[in-house]
Amino acid sequence: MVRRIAPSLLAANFAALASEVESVEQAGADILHIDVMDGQFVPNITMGTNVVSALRSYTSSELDVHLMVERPDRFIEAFCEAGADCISVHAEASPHLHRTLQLIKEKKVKAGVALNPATPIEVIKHVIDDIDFLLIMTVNPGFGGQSFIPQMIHKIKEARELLNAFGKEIDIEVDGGINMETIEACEEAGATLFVAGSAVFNEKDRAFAINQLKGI
Ligand SMILES: O=C(CO)[C@H](O)[C@H](O)COP(=O)(O)O
Repeated sequence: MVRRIAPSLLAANFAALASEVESVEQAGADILHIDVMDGQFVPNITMGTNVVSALRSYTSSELDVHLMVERPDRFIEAFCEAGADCISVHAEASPHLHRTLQLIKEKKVKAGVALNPATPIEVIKHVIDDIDFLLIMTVNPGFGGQSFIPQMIHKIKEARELLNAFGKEIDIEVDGGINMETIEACEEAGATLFVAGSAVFNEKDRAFAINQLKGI
């Protein structure tokens, strides 16, 4: 199966966001990954609902919003209204994860749980029927361009085994340090959706970069 690639706009040139989006769409991007950071949950501040709504009126691509924010409940409605198609929230950032997921699902938006590298996979066990996808961070969240953490391969395998045991055929999205050196091992371990920032946006020929990542 051809791998699905979600370019992370964090690595785009923000001064030319519309043309950056167009360039990766033309190059074969499957989904657009939008990293929202609050300067609290992670030590960086990026974009908010205004960027999502601006992109929503610009593109029909699926918008995959990754909320790296404390107490994400406060922002779910606003991101849904802005036009997110998928929203992932960090298990570590939400004291009432089940409630947070319900808030997303009530809006008919796909709900995902994101896990930091050190967070055990078991935290999704009791919300497993409430998620549409799982996002495994393969770097510590906050910045693009970091190196893939090799121990995450085993974690992806464990996650796929857990999902299989519950009969859940959902995407495992991997995020951080995904490139030609790491993507195959992630896929073999059970990942199905691949976020790539630097490996796409730092390349001049983005179609070539995306095709290589897809393995075509
Ligand atoms: O969520 C993120 C950082 O928190 C980014 O999406 C991720 O790091 C992708 O960037 P790169 O492919 O350059 O590692």
